[in-house]
Amino acid sequence: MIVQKSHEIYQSRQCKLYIRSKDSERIEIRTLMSLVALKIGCGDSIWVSTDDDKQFSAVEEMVTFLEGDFNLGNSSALKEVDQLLHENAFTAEQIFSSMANGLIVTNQEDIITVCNPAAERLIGIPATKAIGKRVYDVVPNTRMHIVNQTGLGEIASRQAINGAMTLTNRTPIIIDGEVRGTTAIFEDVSALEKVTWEFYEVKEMQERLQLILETVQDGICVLNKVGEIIYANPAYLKIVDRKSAELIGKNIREISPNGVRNTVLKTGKQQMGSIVKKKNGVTVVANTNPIMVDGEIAGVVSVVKKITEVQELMEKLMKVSAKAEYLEQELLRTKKNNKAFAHYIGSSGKVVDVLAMAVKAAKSSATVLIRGESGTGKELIAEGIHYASSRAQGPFIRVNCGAIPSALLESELFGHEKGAFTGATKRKLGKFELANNGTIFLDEIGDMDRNMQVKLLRALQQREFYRVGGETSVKVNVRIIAATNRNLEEMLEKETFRDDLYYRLNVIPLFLPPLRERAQDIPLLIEHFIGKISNEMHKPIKGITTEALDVLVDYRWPGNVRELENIMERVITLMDVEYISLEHLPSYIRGETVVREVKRIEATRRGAFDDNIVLPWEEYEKQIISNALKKCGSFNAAGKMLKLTHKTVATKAKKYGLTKE
Ligand SMILES: Nc1ncnc2c1ncn2[C@@H]1O[C@H](COP(=O)(O)OP(=O)(O)OP(=O)(O)O)[C@@H](O)[C@H]1O
Repeated sequence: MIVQKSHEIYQSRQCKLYIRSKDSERIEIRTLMSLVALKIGCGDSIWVSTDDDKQFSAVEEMVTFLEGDFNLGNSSALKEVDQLLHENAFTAEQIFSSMANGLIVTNQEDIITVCNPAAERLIGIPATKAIGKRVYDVVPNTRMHIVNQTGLGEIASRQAINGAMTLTNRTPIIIDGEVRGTTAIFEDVSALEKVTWEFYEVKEMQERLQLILETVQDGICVLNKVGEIIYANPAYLKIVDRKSAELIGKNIREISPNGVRNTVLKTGKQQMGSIVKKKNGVTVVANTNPIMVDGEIAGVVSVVKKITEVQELMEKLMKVSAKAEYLEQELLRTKKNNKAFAHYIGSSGKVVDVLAMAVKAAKSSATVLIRGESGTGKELIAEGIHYASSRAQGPFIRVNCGAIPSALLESELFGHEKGAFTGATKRKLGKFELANNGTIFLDEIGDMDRNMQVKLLRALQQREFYRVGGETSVKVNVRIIAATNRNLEEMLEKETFRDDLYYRLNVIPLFLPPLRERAQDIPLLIEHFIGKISNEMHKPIKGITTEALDVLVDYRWPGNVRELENIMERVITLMDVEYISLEHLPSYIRGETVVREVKRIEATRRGAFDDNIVLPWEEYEKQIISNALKKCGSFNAAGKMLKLTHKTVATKAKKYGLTKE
């Protein structure tokens, strides 16, 4: 009746009337559906309005109508119609509300007249707010207004609404051949899209894994929970020399009941590094793991590698780790000066001779035997020869033959095979192999026992050797430098050193002078060590006083340069002034100087001239005058003997406090 009345007013006055409840947008009264959607109950207030100010009487007419009794002719028939309409409207309303899909209906002017709860959720706006609005102002990406214009429906088009993906059917409402509005039904397919996406991802992952399994070098075999082989990759088939069809479907409990895989299937415990001999005779290392799903054994996967490959890898690894060890040693071995002998300090004649000889030795590849007391720099010279030689790019490997127990020396020099002796758990390369294309420095060679001397001699003569426990000989290209502080010649006589080895080593002998024989190098060495040590310790030491230097030059240095270096280190560590002076020196060094001074005075008193002691001229003069006076008893006679005038003798005697007696 209200819709009917509104139509009448529109036709007679051309005036659109709107109605709204307390919370809703206003809607035009002319459609029954939108009126029902307002859900106006008995006793609610409603507002009637129009856009045209001049038509206020039309509003009044409608209000009067609404406030009136709706008194129409055949009231019972009308009541029935009303009841029917009411029921139908509510039935439709309930159907819309219970639809899982969103539903929006628009009229000819694209204004929303129906918006069910599923559509409300999708667009995020309550129906009361959406109804009465233009659809394109409320629904993102809508095409309902286009369908309204064209009258052509659109089926299953994808439409994104507020982050959800929908499949939308848009259908025009055609009455009497005219488009009167549009319905849109939205099906939210976001969950489905997600599942589809996940499915694609899983599929892609599966393909990738398949590709990996097919291309890896390791053999992979998978069993299901009852022990049937369900997969074997090409590498596995190659290792065991079988075809896929021969294996797939076979049950491990039957074909290998005592094998590792069956054990893992039974126990659920992984077994790593098992050595397994396959039926075709190939030995493999197998890592076998249970596949656990929800705490239950769902199968077994076994990864195998041919043992020969593992051995090859181990060998490579050993070589690399031995090389790394060597490089580490080299790195620690100070930042090397390019000038090979620059670290060997000295300018005395003996040092110059030694260096000239060492430079010549570096030019050849002959064996060098360096001799000299402990601490004279034998290792420095050996290093110098290596770095000045054509092998400078190769390794320099030092072996202290005296420090290694003779039982271990052979394996240290020549290496050993796995299992050569208890504890030889892997193959080890010896120093000779590490020194390949470089130099090996056999320090303290005089301390090597005779048994080992024989083995070394054999290696030197044949230029090849066997690793301990090895059966194939190893050839290397190594230059040998040996050194000792022992008296080898004496050892030859006592037969503690083999003469054949001695001659083999003593091709170029080099004798390093002890420090006491090159005392003039001491100031140079002190300067060198002050610079080096103070730099290392970050201490600003400027030098040494003359008295302290004199004492150090006078000392006899039984420990040679090593002792000097140690003393400088000790002194610099303990001092906290800029100059090293007498009191910083160890008392035993100062003590020795005092003892010498006493000896000198005593010798002078005895009238003895010591070749090793050079004194000031006056000391000798005093001694000569004193001797002459003792012998002759008078200035005159002494003068004649010394070919001096008696006056000169008397003046000098007075100067030195000597008397005629
Ligand atoms: N002429 C030198 N110039 C500088 N430093 C030297 C000199 N001689 C020896 N040294 C230093 O003295 C220390 C001992 O030298 P090195 O180890 O070469 O002696 P060595 O003769 O091989 O001793 P050993 O017989 O005890 O093995 C090293 O720190 C070395 O740098």
